[in-house]
Amino acid sequence: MEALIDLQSVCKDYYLAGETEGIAQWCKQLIKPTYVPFQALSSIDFRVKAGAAVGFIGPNGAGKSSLIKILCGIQKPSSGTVRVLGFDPSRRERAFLKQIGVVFGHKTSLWWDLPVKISLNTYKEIYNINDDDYRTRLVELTEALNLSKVLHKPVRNLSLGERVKCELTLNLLHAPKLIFLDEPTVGLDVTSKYEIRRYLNYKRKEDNLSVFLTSHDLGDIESCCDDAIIIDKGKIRFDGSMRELSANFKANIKLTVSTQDPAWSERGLLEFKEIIGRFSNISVLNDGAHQATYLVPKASLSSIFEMFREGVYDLEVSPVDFENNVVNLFKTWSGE
Ligand SMILES: Nc1ncnc2c1ncn2[C@@H]1O[C@H](COP(=O)(O)OP(=O)(O)OP(=O)(O)O)[C@@H](O)[C@H]1O
Repeated sequence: MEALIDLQSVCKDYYLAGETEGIAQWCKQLIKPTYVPFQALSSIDFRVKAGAAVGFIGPNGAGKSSLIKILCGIQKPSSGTVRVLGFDPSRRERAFLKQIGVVFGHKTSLWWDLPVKISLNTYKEIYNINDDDYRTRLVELTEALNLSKVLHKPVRNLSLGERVKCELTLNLLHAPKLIFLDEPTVGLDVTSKYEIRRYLNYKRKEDNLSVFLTSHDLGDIESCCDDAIIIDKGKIRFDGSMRELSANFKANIKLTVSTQDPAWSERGLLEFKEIIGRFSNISVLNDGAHQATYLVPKASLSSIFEMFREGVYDLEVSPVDFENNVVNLFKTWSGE
């Protein structure tokens, strides 16, 4: 069976104007510009199957938006082959565009000065959605995302959360097979995030909607995705299931340290921090004056316990949450 998304050796180079120093160089650059290539994506390979929900994770500047733009045909790769739903996205064929939805959390496709409903009605015509489907889907989306009071307001008057939910509505009205979401919940309150996550999960179950989601809020990925792809500096570092990723993380635990004697608290903790600083494989999660938290490989735990006097410190061991594990991965890679 053909994969929903199939990428082979995809690279993306951007060309940046050469740096100039002084007015002479600046004038020269103006007349005869020179460009320096910068590789944002380096030989990306992966496949995604139909019905999957993939969380695309990476630090700032890792290449996530560049890849999403390639996948939905907004920009072309410099080399490599891209197939999405069997199409070459860069050709922007109508049959391809009718099967995808694209939401960029910090951009809008809605008409800024007009009521939301006008944009939705226009999309209905563009996508040739029949009256019954349009009505049914709109009622469902409006109820699920709590939008009944906002459809008649001009977009410029909407709150951020309302706008993003309207954006999602717009991109689901034509019942796409695959939706790309680039930072859909950035700046949203917990309720709006919850509504979006819940609706995406519902659509996955109900209509086998495939989801390709990038978010710095790892709660979105944990709530909606079965698979994860991690990218760093334009290279894929992990491609597998969320279960495999979490299994990798089980090798670490969280160690919370405080001193038992409040009078000695700060000095005692400083002593602890100084000693634990000698372990190279331990990351600091929280460096408080009265309590510190570390991410520690389980294998190092016993040597840590041996080094500290019993009865002086409170050492609490607990599982590390997903977000702290991912932060730790990024930290490790940034040091490579
Ligand atoms: N049009 C462009 N011209 C030059 N460089 C670009 C262009 N677009 C992106 N880049 C660079 O490519 C790299 C990847 O950018 P991209 O926007 O894909 O990252 P990202 O992972 O989406 O980051 P963020 O999480 O901050 O949104 C960055 O270093 C960025 O500066």
